Amino acid sequence: MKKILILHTGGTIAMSEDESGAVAPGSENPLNKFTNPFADNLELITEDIFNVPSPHIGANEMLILQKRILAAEKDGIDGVVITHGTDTLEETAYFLDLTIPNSLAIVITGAMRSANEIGSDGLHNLQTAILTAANDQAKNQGVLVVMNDEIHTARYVTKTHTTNVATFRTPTFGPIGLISKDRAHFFETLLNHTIQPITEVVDHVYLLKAYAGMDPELFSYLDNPNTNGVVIEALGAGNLPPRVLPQLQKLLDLKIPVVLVSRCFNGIAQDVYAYEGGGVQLSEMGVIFCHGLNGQKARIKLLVGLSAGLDEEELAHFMSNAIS
Ligand SMILES: NC(=O)C[C@H](N)C(=O)O
Repeated sequence: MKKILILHTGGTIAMSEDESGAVAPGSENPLNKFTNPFADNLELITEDIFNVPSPHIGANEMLILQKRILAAEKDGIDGVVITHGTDTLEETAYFLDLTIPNSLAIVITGAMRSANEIGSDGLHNLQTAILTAANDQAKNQGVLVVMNDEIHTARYVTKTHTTNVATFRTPTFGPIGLISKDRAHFFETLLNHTIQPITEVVDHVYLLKAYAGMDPELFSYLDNPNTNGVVIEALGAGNLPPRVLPQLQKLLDLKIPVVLVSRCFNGIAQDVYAYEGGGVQLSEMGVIFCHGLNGQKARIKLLVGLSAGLDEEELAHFMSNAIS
């Protein structure tokens, strides 16, 4: 019989609505009402590792989860299901994806409606996440995100809607599988990538978003020896307003890695434009182009690369190669 470890971390899936419609964690976790529908085939082991909304989760909590999963693998667990708030779910999923070897199935899920709301999606998502984690094809796919009967990769999925149950989407590539009435179906496989087996995490890794007429003063806080790295969500194919270039140069002079992604929802940042502030100039200045990730995911990747102690060249390679 396969053993599936369920790690609850909190989020809307573990919350309820009061008479006024406000949603918050209660004295009892509603997920504890879940009874194993697959008792003939699967042993479920459940732990409340945290019970927090996902905006309270940061790299330290992600590292605790990573260590728990690595220990579970040694204990012969076949698959892990994590329940998590949806706001930062994609960041935790990608952190685990980058830091845990692929041998065991790891699936993260959550809910958009709390336990006592009409049409609550929590228990359904939990059940389908368990079905997915128990499927042999879930192994070697990296960490998976299962929500609303779709299977997405941690690498490319993102939360796209504030309230809709169909919020998790993979913009450029689409989901890699679906859940039907009683099973998970996979129709794509993921290219494997290098894992960074980190045991601690660095802090002071920042994310900035570019905008028309971006104010250079934003960079002045970053210009200090504590800053370990910066990701910028740049304009279009990967361009910045010329007025921020002197401040950007200061960060690069301090040898702070600066990684660029696009603020566009779809596509890949590239050094295409040769005008002032265009990608060609940014690339010549030493900005690292990160291909195909969104800003929050690129920040997690940079944090992992820095935590692994990669040197300048290794970090540039790690950040710029989509499958490294
Ligand atoms: N749907 C959710 O889970 C949102 C909630 N604010 C959280 O991330 O904890």
